[in-house]
Formats: sequence, structure tokens, C-alpha cells
Amino acid sequence: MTSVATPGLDNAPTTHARLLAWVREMAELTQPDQVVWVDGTDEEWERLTQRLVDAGTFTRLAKKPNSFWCASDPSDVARVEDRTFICSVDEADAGPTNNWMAPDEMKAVMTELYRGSMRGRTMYVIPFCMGPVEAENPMFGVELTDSEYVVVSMRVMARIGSRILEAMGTDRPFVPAMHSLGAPLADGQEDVPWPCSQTKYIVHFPEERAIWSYGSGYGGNALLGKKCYSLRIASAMARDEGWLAEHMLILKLTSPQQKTYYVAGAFPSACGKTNLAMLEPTIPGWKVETIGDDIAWMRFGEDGRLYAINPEYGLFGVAPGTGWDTNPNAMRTIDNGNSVFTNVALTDDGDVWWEGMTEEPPAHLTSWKKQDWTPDSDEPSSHPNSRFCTPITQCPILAPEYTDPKGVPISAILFGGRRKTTIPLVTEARDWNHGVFMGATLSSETTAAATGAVGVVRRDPFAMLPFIGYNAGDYFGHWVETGKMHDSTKLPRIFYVNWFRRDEDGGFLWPGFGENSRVLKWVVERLEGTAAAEETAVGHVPTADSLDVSGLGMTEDQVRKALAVDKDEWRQEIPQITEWFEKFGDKLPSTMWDELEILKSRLA
Ligand SMILES: Nc1nc2c(ncn2[C@@H]2O[C@H](COP(=O)(O)OP(=O)(O)OP(=O)(O)O)[C@@H](O)[C@H]2O)c(=O)[nH]1
Ligand SMILES: O=C([O-])CC(=O)C(=O)O
Ligand SMILES: [Mn+2]
Repeated sequence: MTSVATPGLDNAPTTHARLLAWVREMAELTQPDQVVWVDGTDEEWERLTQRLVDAGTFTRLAKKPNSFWCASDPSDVARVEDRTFICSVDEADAGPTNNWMAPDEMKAVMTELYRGSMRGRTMYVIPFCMGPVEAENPMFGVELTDSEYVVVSMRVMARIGSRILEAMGTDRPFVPAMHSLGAPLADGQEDVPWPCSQTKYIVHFPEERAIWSYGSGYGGNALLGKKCYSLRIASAMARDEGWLAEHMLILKLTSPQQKTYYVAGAFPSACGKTNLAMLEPTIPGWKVETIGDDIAWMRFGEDGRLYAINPEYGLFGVAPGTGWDTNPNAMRTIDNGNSVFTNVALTDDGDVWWEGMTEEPPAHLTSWKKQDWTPDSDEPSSHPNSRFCTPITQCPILAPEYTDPKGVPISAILFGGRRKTTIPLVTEARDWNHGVFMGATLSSETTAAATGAVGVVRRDPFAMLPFIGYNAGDYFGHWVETGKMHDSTKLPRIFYVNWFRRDEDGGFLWPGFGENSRVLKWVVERLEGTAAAEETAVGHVPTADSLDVSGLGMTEDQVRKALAVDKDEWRQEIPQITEWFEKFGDKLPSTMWDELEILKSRLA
């Protein structure tokens, strides 16, 4: 018992001993004014969103029901990869792609940061479950946070509240996910609309399956069920337990013959997952339905097929570029309301706007920096990593099986990046190991989804570079082993796509968005054995007439350029891939070197 009782600490709505002990320990450390157990009700949402409005954090939108505009501190706008740590016991288990510090050392540093860090604030206890709570082994977590913005966003992004706490019973395992803004308030000190700290730590203890986050209120740094749990911690669980936790969209595709296929796709942050997951096909007779837009957890079923679930409950999508022309289903989803928009622009009549929503910008806006904005302004109205946070259940093309704990059987996996050159529109891997090689060498230009330079080509293996919770060499090995352990005729086929290749004038060679359905059609026809392909040095590429470009208005030359395998360009990749692989020393599966030799000899 604390000498001065903290309201909410002694009358908890659970008898889960480990949870109670942890909440008490963290409350004593961070010293909030009170502890509130989040129940997930509409009344609670009303109370918290109103509180955020009163604090100047949220502006209620007149034009969208139950929706809010929010601008973050300009320094807290994206994931901070240089402040993200994998604190495995052994440094080698973090590998060359992660930041590392010894767990004890990190805990000592962060304990001092957390000491008193919630003073003047409320500690919210958010019980949550990633994936359906009806699953055989529900994947529980509990986030402690002093941010109302986090509570409200978590309610959109995950299954949370009393029903989850109840399902946790008295002793079910859960991932403790500790979060503090690092902005305590002294007596009488006035709050700011977006409290955060200049000191940031996003930390994972993979053996303990625990998360400690400090200093940021934004997205993947603070909504700990998402990247921290469902990718970094879950990837470590998946390695130990023989499954896959991946940065992938999941979509359901129905052909004109009414046959259904489930496709997963791994593209780096801000490289097209949400858009592909919600695609409106431009070719007649084809239908796409959404299952997930960011994360896939995949396990093998008794029938030997790979089944995927979407552990999330909402969409945290990139706003700029989202419009009625490019992603009408996202527009319909947010029009249903119940959404939070962060770092977009506010219109004078109480709606949101961002670059790419409409061709003509409004004459006047309030920018994400809360400044007057007109089309003559020098800076964009919205931050390039501005986001909509909206319930997935509002998506008009949501596939009903998205809640099925069993998941959906995946027929094809797409890897993709953002590359101006070199990478063809679509390439099919020769086999699983070649597909793993494609994933392991995936490259992409950096985007605004993380702080740092934008547009720099880097290796982003499996689109998981910032999300692999252990040694990436071991992760490649896990993929190779996964192929070995299962019936190769039932494994998903692997493809490598690039929507972002440019012509000499810098324009996109491929129109993208809804037209990507033509690539999905070719993928399905490859699965069915009906589409032709040319065997090139880098894999199977569509022949000029096997890709359906009817009515697209592209010249033959443009199609040829989008599909081209330029051996000179590819030869330039070899030293980069070699250098990349050398990082992993003997952790790199030898099959990856074998694949590189095959590529070299085919390019010779
Ligand atoms: N040219 C082109 N741009 C695209 C295409 N698909 C998506 N984009 C743009 O790329 C940006 C990111 O797309 P998203 O679908 O939000 O990317 P994401 O992979 O979901 O990103 P995260 O949510 O950060 O993981 C947006 O500005 C889109 O408009 C495409 O096919 N062609
Ligand atoms: O995590 C975030 O902040 C947003 C996101 O989806 C990503 O960066 O991939
Ligand atoms: Mn997305």
C-alpha cells in the first residue's frame, strides 16, 4: 500500500495478480494523480475526446460525425528508428540491423526517466487483444499510458476494454506495454496540446516479451499494440513457435470465374499496403475485399497451407495521396466518421484536407502547423506522414472472414518496394528460396514514415527492417526453414512488385492504384498456370501480351520499360547485396549466398 492512496489503484476491476502487481509497480514509479482502467465504452470515448477538445489537442470536425483533427508537436511526427532498441540478453540476438543495449542497463536508464514522469496526469490501463479474442490462444497485451490520445487511438486500432480484461481472467499471459509521454506537470503548470519529451526511447525486451516506450505520443512509437507488439515482439514469438509475424496487407481477390484467392503483401512503410488492400479493380469482373492493411500473423494449418489473420482492428493510414481517384474505399471508410486525423490540414468549414485528396486545393486551410495556408504557400498543408485513424469495420469492402480466428489461406505473397529504376513491375520467384532471396534483398527509397532522410535507397528486408525483433540473419533462416518444413506445393508463391518505376522524365511508368488489379490478375493466372512468363536473370516476368493492359492507354514501349530487366542496372545491385549479406556473418543462411551466385551467373 502506498501511504497516500492513488485513486484507482486499490479498486481495480480485476484480480489478475501479475497485472495488478505490475500496474502498482509502474504507478509507484511514475506517480500519476490517478489510475483509470479503460473499459472501451462509448461513454468513455465521449469523455476522453471531449477532454482532448478542452485541452486544445483535438478539434471536433463539423463535417464528419464523431471525428477529430489533431496536430502533433512538429518534432513528434513519425517513428524514430534511431531511438528504437531491441534489448535482447545477448547482443548478437539483436543483430546488425537493430540498436541494442543490455536489458539491465536500459532498464536503469528508463527507470530514472519514468520516475515521476506521470505526475499531474492520469495513468490509463488499456487491456487489449491483438486478433480475435475468440482465438484458441488470444494474444493479450496491456498498455499503460498517460496519453488520452493514445487511449482513444488504441480503441480504434485494437480490441480493448472490459471484455478483454474479463477474458484475461486471473492468470492469462499478456505483453506488458509501458508508455509515458515523459511530460509530467508540476502543480498548477498548464499543459500543452501535444505533450512529449525531446528524449525518446522505443524499447523491446524480446525474451521477457515486454515493451517500454518513452517520450513520443505518435503512432508506431506510442500505440504499442501495433509495430512494437504485433511485429517486433511477435516476430520473436513467431521464431520460437514456428509461425510468421509480418508487415503485410491481406486481401481477398475474386476472379470473374468466382474463384477466391487470398494474397498477402509486404511493402515498406508508405509504399502502398493500405492502397492495395482497399483496391478498386479497373478490370471487369474482378473483386477485391480487405482483410488487413499493415500486419499479418501467419500459421500453418493442418492442411499444410499458410493461414493469415489481421491482428488489428483499425486502419492507421497515410493521408497524403489518399483521394477519390486513388483510394475511394479509404475515403468511404473515413466518411463514416469515428476517426482521428493527425497532422493533416483543417478546412474552414470543419473538414480535413491533404495533398492528393482533391485536384484543386481549397482556397484557405489551417495547416498541420496551425498556420494559415493557401495554395501559394511554400510548404504542403499536411505533413507527408499525416495519418487517418479509422475503424476497419467501417471499410465498405471489408471481407467478413477478417474476424475468423483461423485466418485465410494465402496463395501468393507479394514483396514490393519503392524504386525509380531496376525493379520490374512484377517478377515471380522461381521457388521458395528464390522468393526468400527477393525478400532478404528487398530495397526501397526511404519515406516520411520514419524520421530521417527521405528518398534514399536502402535494403528493407521483407519490409521489416525496422520491425524484426531479433537478428535479421536468423529471421532469413526462419523463412528458409519454414519453406523446408512444409509441403512445397502448398506454400504461397512469391512475387516481387514495383509500382514506382520512373521514365526518363521522372513520371511513373505504371499508373498504379486500381490498375494494380492487372498485376493481381497476372499473379492469379500464374497460380492457375494460364499466364505466360519470360524467364529472366531475376525471375519470371510477364511476356508483353500476358499482362492485361487493354484500355490502359499505355504505349507498347511504356509497358516494355515497366517490365524490363536491365542487366546493367542489376549488376550494380550485386556489390550492394554482397555488402548487405556480409553484415550477417555466419547468421546468414548459406542458401542466400547460393541464390546470389545464381543471380550473378545469370547476369554474366
Ligand atoms: N504512384 C503510386 N503511388 C502509390 C500507389 N499505391 C500507393 N501509393 C502512394 O504511396 C503512399 C503510401 O501508400 P500507403 O498505401 O498508405 O502505404 P502503406 O504501405 O500502407 O504505408 P504504412 O501505413 O506507412 O505502412 C500514398 O501517398 C499513396 O498514395 C501506387 O500504386 N502508385
Ligand atoms: O507505425 C507508424 O507510425 C505508422 C506506420 O504504419 C508505419 O510507419 O509503418
Ligand atoms: Mn498503411
